[in-house]
Amino acid sequence: MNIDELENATQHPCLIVLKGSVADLRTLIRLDRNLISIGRGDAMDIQIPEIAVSRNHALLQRLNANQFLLIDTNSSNGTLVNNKPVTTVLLEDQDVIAIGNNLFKFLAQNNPEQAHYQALLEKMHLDHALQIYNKHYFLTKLDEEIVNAYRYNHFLALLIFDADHFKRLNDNYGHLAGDAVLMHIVETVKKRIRKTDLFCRYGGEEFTIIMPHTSEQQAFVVAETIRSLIAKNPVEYENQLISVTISIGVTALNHHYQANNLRDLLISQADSALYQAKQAGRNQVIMFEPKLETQL
Ligand SMILES: Nc1nc2c(ncn2[C@@H]2O[C@H](COP(=O)(O)OP(=O)(O)OP(=O)(O)O)[C@@H](O)[C@H]2O)c(=O)[nH]1
Repeated sequence: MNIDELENATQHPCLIVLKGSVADLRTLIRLDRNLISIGRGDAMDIQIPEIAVSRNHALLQRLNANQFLLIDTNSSNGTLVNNKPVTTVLLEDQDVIAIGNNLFKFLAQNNPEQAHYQALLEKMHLDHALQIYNKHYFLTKLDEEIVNAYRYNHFLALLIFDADHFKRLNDNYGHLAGDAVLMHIVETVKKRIRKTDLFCRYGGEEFTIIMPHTSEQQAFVVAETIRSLIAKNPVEYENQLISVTISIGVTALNHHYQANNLRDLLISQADSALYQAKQAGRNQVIMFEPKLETQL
């Protein structure tokens, strides 16, 4: 879900995750499709990794823009709505659905509570100073995108970049100038990436971009464009022009890898490439190559 999707979230009924294994993943789940499957299985739309939940537990079927049927698909432990076991039920605004140890609240299209949850969600996921996603959301989404890329055999690229000599820049021009430079970097990047890319602040002056459906070669081209735009466009701050450059590490998911923690692997690969870019003199893009690991 990107920021635009979050803004549109009130136009659909939704499920609020009140409690459970998916709570950390997506607090507000938009019901914007005709059929939405719920269960433990890998291919489920709402996947609940919990043993008390059947692989194929339940189904939400849209009847019209604001009405959904909840159908229990012969689950082992059943589905409850407002504490009563159900097989098929027409959901009403504010109904509470229990599946395994998870509780969801169904909110109809125009329920004002949606805006409240949406605001909470934005707070949880955004870096307030720069108005891009924060590290917590980055880690959550990277896990999710890796699962999607594997399931549908899609490309997935990851960029990590960092402002060069930023300590010196702060020392020379002051922290407020440094903040303005970070905002300039963010604005430049936002104009060059796709809506489906996920741009996050990883920490301080370090950023990440998750690029679904993007090969490492394509990601390299985007990274190079961003690097060059930032290098060529100094920031105007209080009648001074401040030049800044960035170094970028690029990597992509290798579908042959079976590592347990692919998320950490991808991050460490992009980090190694970024480190190489710094070592090689900064203001450059380096693509991760396995042999880089042995040089570190
Ligand atoms: N102005 C400003 N500075 C920040 C912010 N976040 C981190 N910094 C500063 O960024 C600097 C990062 O310094 P280092 O990690 O030493 O890296 P660097 O000076 O950029 O050097 P290289 O990364 O090796 O090119 C530190 O001085 C931080 O205080 C921020 O939000 N605003």
